Amino acid sequence: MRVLPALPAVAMVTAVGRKTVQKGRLMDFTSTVIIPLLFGSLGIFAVFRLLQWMRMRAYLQEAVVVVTGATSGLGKECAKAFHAAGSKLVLCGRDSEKLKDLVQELSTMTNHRKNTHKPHTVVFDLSDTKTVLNAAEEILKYLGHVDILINNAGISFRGTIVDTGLDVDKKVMETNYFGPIALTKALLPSMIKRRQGHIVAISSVQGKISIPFRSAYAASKHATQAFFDCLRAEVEQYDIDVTVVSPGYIQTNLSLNAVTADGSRYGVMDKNTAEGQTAAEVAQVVLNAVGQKKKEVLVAGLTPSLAVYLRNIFPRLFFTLMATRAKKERKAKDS
Ligand SMILES: NC(=O)C1=CN([C@@H]2O[C@H](COP(=O)(O)OP(=O)(O)OC[C@H]3O[C@@H](n4cnc5c(N)ncnc54)[C@H](OP(=O)(O)O)[C@@H]3O)[C@@H](O)[C@H]2O)C=CC1
Ligand SMILES: CCCCCCCCCCCCCCCC(=O)OCC(=O)COP(=O)(O)O
Repeated sequence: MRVLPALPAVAMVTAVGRKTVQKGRLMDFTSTVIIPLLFGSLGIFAVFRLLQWMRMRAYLQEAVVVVTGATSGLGKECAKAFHAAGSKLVLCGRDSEKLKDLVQELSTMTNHRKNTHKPHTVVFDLSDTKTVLNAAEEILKYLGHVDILINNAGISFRGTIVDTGLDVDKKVMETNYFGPIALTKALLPSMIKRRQGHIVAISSVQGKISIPFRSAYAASKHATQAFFDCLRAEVEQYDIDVTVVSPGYIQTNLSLNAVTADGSRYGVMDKNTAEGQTAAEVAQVVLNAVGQKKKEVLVAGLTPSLAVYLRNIFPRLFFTLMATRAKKERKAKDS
């Protein structure tokens, strides 16, 4: 009976002992299983990333890369990024003087660890299908094949649908959609024959959502997204990759060069464009996306990214926001 009062104390000591044993076992388990597993996984991940990086570098080094719209903005920065990675560039544009200046600029970019190449230049207008086809022929004749085609060139648009002539819609579609798909189709058979190639389409957040007063531009970018999504599915069987890049605002001349309802140049540097990401940053994303053979990338700030989700998850709310935006912009213009 005297033992009874001592029981809780014994139980407590036993529980403490059991807890200590459990804690000890847990520590043993942590030090013998969890920590090695964690470090092992981190090590494997680091090796995997390193191998991925090395494979990407090898892929870009010596690759024949065609960049359209290389005379300015994102195209120019892509040219610099791929040149620095050791790719053999074909720089495309409408202005041969600007292309020559770029070749000169690239020649001053030295990379002691990389073998860099003097780019080839091709002058053509994407809105003229004949010149596009001639350019593709010239590229294949001169370089034999194309590894990576970056369909970057494009123009934007500002205007109300009701005031815009069909010729303006056609001009934007010719430049942003028919030109790039003509070039792609012209180079595709040679890629299929080699069972190797990578086609990149620089689309836009506006290939996923439509905002008011950008009808022709948003339509051309939606068409781009759709075409290259179809292409990706069709050419995977030939080991050809397709990457669609959808940037938000980038600090380039895009808004300055935009066409308006009557076909004239908009000539305004928009606030959103001026405050966007730098073209060099986006070019680096393009380079990595190509190196990692990504199927698509959205490169945008928080609001445009949220807008894409909102459009898909709560379309009615998105449409209301766009209608409000349209009314506000119209009022601001009228006043
Ligand atoms: N800036 C932005 O905010 C965003 C841009 N984008 C996309 O990025 C891409 C590059 O535009 P960005 O660098 O911003 O704009 P820029 O105006 O700086 O560059 C556009 C390039 O396209 C070329 N181009 C235009 N029309 C034609 C044509 N008919 N034939 C051949 N080349 C042509 C221009 O050549 P030229 O020098 O002769 O005019 C120029 O090199 C475009 O597809 C654009 O839609 C996507 C999302 C956002
Ligand atoms: C839950 C909160 C949701 C917040 C979302 C609200 C929606 C607000 C609308 C935002 C519109 C973003 C548009 C982005 C457009 C864009 O990034 O376009 C890139 C371009 O191609 C630029 O070309 P442009 O000629 O239009 O300058």
